[in-house]
Amino acid sequence: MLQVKGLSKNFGGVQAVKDVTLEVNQGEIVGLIGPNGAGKTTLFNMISLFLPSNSGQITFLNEKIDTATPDDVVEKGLLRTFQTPVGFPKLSLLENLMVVPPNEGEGIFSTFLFRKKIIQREQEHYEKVCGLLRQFNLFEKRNELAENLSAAELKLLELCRQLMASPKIMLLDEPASGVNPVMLDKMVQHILRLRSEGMTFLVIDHNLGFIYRICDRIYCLANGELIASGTPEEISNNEQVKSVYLGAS
Ligand SMILES: Nc1ncnc2c1ncn2[C@@H]1O[C@H](COP(=O)(O)OP(=O)(O)OP(=O)(O)O)[C@@H](O)[C@H]1O
Repeated sequence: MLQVKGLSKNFGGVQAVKDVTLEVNQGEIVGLIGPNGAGKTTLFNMISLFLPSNSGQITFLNEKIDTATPDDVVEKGLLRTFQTPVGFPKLSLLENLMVVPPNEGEGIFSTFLFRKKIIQREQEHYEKVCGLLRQFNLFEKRNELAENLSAAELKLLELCRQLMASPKIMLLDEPASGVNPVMLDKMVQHILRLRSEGMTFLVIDHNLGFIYRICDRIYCLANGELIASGTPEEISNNEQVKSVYLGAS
């Protein structure tokens, strides 16, 4: 579904990502781990087209997307979350999810010309929002301001926001950070449920226990380079991974 081939990125003298090749197949949950500064976020930023690469290719659904814009890839179904959830803190959960992307919505004339159609579309949108809030156990809080949510609930709201755009693959940037153990179990269940419904994931996280629980395969980066890939069992037993990531030798 997603192929990255020979991707590199320099920031001045710093080579943040060096010749990285990886792939994510339909229906997989793939992890991306590595110590601080390994290049994980830079790689995510390039895959989601927030950052141009210096060399390499990105293919999504058999189409090269290297020269696309972030909006183009969202439209194709590639969405990402951020370490710090974005969204609108001063709006309620319902309002956060009712906000439509810039390529949707209606102009002033179409509001008069296609009134019935627009009302119907808004109703469908509202039902989708309520359905998602129920799935993620946030419905009771639908009228709360987003700024009053816990860190874990904010991560769930961020997932809902991305799901509103009906993604085919989701790139999750540290979904477990700041999430307490009880909520982490719920996060695991939500991700596994979404996968059972057909979603594909590429996930960065520093919480290895979480990564091992949810991932089918894992890539490990260090100093911008891929140093290992394999199943959770293979990665957890890999000596090179232990030495760079866990500081053991
Ligand atoms: N905009 C930038 N300008 C200059 N250097 C950068 C920039 N972004 C990242 N870097 C450098 O690139 C390297 C990789 O950083 P990156 O944030 O991708 O690592 P990471 O694996 O995501 O780290 P962390 O787990 O701490 O978030 C680091 O040396 C970082 O200092």
